[in-house]
Amino acid sequence: MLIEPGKLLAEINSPADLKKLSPEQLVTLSTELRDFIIDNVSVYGGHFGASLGVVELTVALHYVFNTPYDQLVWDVGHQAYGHKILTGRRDVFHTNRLYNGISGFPKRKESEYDTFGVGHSSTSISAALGMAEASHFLGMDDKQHIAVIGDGAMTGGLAFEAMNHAGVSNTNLLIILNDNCMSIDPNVGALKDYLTDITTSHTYNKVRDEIWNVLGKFSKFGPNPREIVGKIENSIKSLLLSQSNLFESLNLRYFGPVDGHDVSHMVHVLKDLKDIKGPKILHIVTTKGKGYAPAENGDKTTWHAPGKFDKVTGEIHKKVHETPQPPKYQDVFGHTIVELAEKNDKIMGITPAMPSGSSMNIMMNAMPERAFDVGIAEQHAVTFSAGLATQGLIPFCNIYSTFMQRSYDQVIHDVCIQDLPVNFCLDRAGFAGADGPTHHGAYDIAYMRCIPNMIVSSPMNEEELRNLMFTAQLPREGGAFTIRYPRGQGVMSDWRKPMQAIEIGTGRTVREGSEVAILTIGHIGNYVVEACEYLQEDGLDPAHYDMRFVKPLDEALLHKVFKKFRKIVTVEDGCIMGGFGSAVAEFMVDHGYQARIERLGIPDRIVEHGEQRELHAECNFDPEGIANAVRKLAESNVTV
Ligand SMILES: Cc1ncc(C[n+]2csc(CCOP(=O)(O)OP(=O)(O)O)c2C)c(N)n1
Ligand SMILES: CC(=O)[C@@H](O)[C@H](O)COP(=O)(O)O
Ligand SMILES: [Mg+2]
Repeated sequence: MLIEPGKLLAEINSPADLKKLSPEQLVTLSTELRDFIIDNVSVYGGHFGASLGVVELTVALHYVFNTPYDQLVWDVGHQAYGHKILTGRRDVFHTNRLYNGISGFPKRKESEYDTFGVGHSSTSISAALGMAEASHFLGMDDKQHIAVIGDGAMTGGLAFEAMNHAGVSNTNLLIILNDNCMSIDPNVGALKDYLTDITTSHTYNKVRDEIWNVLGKFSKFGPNPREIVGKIENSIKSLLLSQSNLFESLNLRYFGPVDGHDVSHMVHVLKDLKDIKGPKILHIVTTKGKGYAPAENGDKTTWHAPGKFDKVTGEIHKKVHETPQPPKYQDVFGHTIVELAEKNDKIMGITPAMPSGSSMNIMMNAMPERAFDVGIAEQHAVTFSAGLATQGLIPFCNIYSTFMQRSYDQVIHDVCIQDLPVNFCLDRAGFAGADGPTHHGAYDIAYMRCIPNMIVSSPMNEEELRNLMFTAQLPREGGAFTIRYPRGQGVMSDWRKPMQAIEIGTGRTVREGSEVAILTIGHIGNYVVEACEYLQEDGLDPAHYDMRFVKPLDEALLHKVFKKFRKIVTVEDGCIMGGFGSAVAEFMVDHGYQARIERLGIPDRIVEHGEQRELHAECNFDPEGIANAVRKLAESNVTV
C-alpha cells in the first residue's frame, strides 16, 4: 500500500526539485518528510529513531550540495530513509526491507545517489576519502565529498584510521559527526564523554559562537570570496588551536557543535563549509527519534528499530500467542551467562555495542563489573577477550556473526595462534532477514573451521545452547570455542533445564532411518524435523543426525553414517562453500568412503533481504526444499 506524502514532499522527485524551494519551505518539507517516515515505518517496520534525527540534515545536504555529483556517504545507512525518499524512492518506500523491495540501507545498485553500500559501521570516512582522492587524481577538484557518521560509529577503529589519513590529505572532505549520544544502546567510552564535554563546555561554545560570527560575516561577501576565506580560515584555526581539540590535533578543521535540527542554520553552515578547502569536520547535535514524542522522550533503544507500531498511541505491536512461546536464542544466552557466572567467578562478558541485541545487557545489569560494552569495536572486543584469557579469566565474547568478520585477524593472531581459551558466541548466524546481505551471518562456519585451535559448534535448540555454553566454561587445555546461533526464537518453551556438559565433537541421532541420511548443524535441523513429516507421508524414512559440532566432527558417528548410507544430504544456514557440508565431504574423501552428498545451504552469490523463511525457500533449504532434495536423492540411482 502506497502511503501518501505531504503536498510539498509529493513534488520532490529528486534533489533538483528540492533546490527549487525557498529556505523557508525547507522547514515544512522537513515536517512532511518526518511524517512520511513515521507513516511508513509504523506500518511496515524498519529502523526509525536514527532517520528521524537526521531529517533536517538530510534536507540541508541535498539542498546545498550538488548530489549525486557531490558524493554523500552515509555511515551504517540505517539513518538514510530521508535520503532515499528525497532521491527518487518515495513511491517505492513502502517496499523498504521487504522481499524484492528496496534495501533498508544505501546500496550502489539501487541508486546513483547511494555512493557507497553500507550496513556495517564506521566505513564512511574511509570511503569518502577514497572518493575525494580519486576526484583529485581525476582533476575534479570542484567535487565535494561528505561522510555522515554517528557518534556510535565514530567509536569504531576504522573511523580513526580514516581520520588519521584524512588529516594529511588535502582533499575536499567534509565529515559530519551526528552526535545524539546514542549508539543502539546509550553510547559508551571516553570519546562519548569528550563529545559531551565539547557540547556542554562554556569555552567551546564561546569559540563556536565566535567562529560563526566570523563565518556569518563572510557569507555576506557573496558566493565565492576566496581571498577572504583564507584570512578567516587562519583566524578560525588559531582560535581553535588555542583549545585542545581531538580533531584539530589530527589536522581536521573542527566546526561546531551546531543544532542539527535548525534546517535554515544547517543550510547556512553547509554553504559556508562548502567554500572551505581541505578536510574538515562539522559536529552537529541531534536527538534520536526527533519529532515523534514516544521515540524522542521514551526508550531510545526500543525506538532504534521498534517494529510496527500504532503511530497515534505509540504502542508497539506485539504478536499475541495463546500458548507459551519459545524464547529468542539471544535471551537464552543472556540468562544462561548470568546463571553460569553466578557459579563461576571467572566468567566475563564482552559485547561490541550490542548489549540489547545480544542480551548481554542482562549480565551488564546483574554484574556490571564483569560485563563490558566496548563500543562498535569488534577487533578490540576479540583482542581484549584474549587479554582477559591470558590472566585465567573465561571470556564469553558475543558478536553478531556478520560483525565478527571485522575481527578475523584478531581471532587468528590474538586468540588461536596463542591457543587462548576464548569463547565466541556468534549471534545472528545464518540469514539475518530484513537487514539483508550486509547482515547475513553466512560465512562464519567456513571462516572459523579453517583455523587451528578452534572448536566450532551450533545448537539445534535452547537446551543445546545452554549445554554448549556450560561446556565452554569448563576448564580446557586451550583453544577458542565458537557457538553460533540464529536471529529469532528457538523451539522449546520449557528451556530452563539443568545444564550438562556435551562431549566436544559429538553429535546425536535425532531419527534413525533408511535410504537417505540427513546431517544438520544448528537450529536449521528443526526444518528437517518438519521435512521428515512430509517425507513420511510419501513413504520415505530418512535418518537425521544433529551433528552439533562442525569442528571437531563426530568421526565415530560419521563412520556409522557412511557405512550405512550412500545418499546423504547436509543442511546448514551458512555458505555451502567451505562450510559444514564441505567438512562432511572432506571426511568422506579422507576416509575413502563413496557416497552422493547433496549440500544444502547458502549458495555462492549475494542473497538479498527478506524474511528468513523466504530466503531459506529461495535457497532451497526451507522444509519444502529439504524434502524435495531428499525425494530427488531417494529416487536417484546412486551407483557409488
Ligand atoms: C561493525 C558494526 N557493528 C555493529 C553494528 C550495529 N549497529 C548498527 S547502528 C549502531 C549504532 C550506531 O550509532 P550511531 O552511529 O551513533 O548512529 P545513530 O543510530 O545514533 O544515529 C550499531 C551498533 C553495525 N552496523 N556495524
Ligand atoms: C543497523 C544495524 O546494524 C542494526 O540496527 C541491526 O539492524 C540490528 O539487528 P537486530 O535487529 O538483529 O539486532
Ligand atoms: Mg548516535
